[in-house]
Amino acid sequence: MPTFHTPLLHHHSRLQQAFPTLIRLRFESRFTESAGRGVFATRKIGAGDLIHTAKPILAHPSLSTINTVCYFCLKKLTSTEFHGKGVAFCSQECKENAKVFYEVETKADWLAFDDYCRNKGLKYPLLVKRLACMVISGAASAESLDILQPSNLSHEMVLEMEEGYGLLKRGFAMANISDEQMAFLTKKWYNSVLARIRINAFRIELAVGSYEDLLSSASACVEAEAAVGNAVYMLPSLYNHDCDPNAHIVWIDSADAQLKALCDVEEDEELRICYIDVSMDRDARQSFLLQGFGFKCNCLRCSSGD
Ligand SMILES: C[S@@+](CC[C@H](N)C(=O)[O-])C[C@H]1O[C@@H](n2cnc3c(N)ncnc32)[C@H](O)[C@@H]1O
Repeated sequence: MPTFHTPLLHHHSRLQQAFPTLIRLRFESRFTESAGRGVFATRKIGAGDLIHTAKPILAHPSLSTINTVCYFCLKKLTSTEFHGKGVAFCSQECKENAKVFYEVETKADWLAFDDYCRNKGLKYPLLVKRLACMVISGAASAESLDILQPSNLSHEMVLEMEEGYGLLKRGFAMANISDEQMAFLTKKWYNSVLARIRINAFRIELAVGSYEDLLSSASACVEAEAAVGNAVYMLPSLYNHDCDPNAHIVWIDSADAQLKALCDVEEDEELRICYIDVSMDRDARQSFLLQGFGFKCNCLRCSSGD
C-alpha cells in the first residue's frame, strides 16, 4: 500500500531524517484495506498518551456562542474580554492571527448570510465564508481543502446550497471585492468545499475546567447547542471511525486539538476515533453514519452485531 504524506507529515519526515533519534513520530498516514486513508501507530502507544496535537485550518464559533468565545481560537471569553456586542478576541495574538480573514470579512454586511444559516440551522456555510475571506486576502489557497475526502451530495442538497452561495457572493460583491479576486468563488467551488467540510468538520466541545464552567455548561446544554463551534483540521481528518475507538480527539480550552490514545495501542495498529455517540444501538449507529457520512461502518463492533 502506498504511504500518503500530507505537507505536515512531509515536514516531519524531513526533520526525522535530520534528527532520527530526537523525533520519532508515533503515527503515520497510509491507505487501509477498505476505508481509504487512515492513521496508524508506528510504535506502541500507552493508554492516555498524547499522539499529536493539531491546529485547525479553519474554525468558526457557533452562532449561539459567537459573542462569548474568541472569534479566532474559540476560547471562552472572560467578562473583561466580552463586550456584550459584536465579536471579540481573547488576545492580541488571536487578533493578529485573525487578520487573514477578518479584514476582508468586516468590509461586508453578513446579516442576510448569517440569518440564512441561523434560520436553517446551518453551521458549515460559516466555515466556507471564513475560507473564502482567507482566499480573498491571499492567506489561503482556494484548493486548501482539496486533499480531504468529499461527501456525496444529493440533487436536493445541491439545490439547497444555492441560496447560501448566492448570499455569500452577494456579500462580497456589495463590499466591492473585485470579480478578479472572486474568480475562485464559483458554485462548483462552494459545493466542493461544503462537501468536504460536511464529513471532515469537528464539532468542538471544550473540556469542562471549573465548577463554574460545569454549571454554565449544564445550562448551556439545556438552552442551546453545547458546542462552541466547528473546525476543520488536516491530519485529524484522516482518522477513520470505529464504534469502539482506540483514540479520541479532545479540546481543552480552544480549537487547538489533542489526539489521545484511549487504550494501549500496538505498533502498526490503525488509530480510529468515534464520529458519533457510541451509546446508540447498532442500527442507529449504522444509519447515522450512512446518512451523515455516507459509509457503511465496517468496524468490529458493528460486524459482531453489538
Ligand atoms: C473523515 S474521513 C476519514 C479519512 C478517509 N478514509 C480518507 O481517505 O480521507 C471519513 C471517510 O472515511 C471512510 N471511513 C471512515 N471510517 C470508516 C469505517 N468505519 N468504515 C468504512 N469506511 C470508513 C468513509 O469513506 C468516510 O466517509
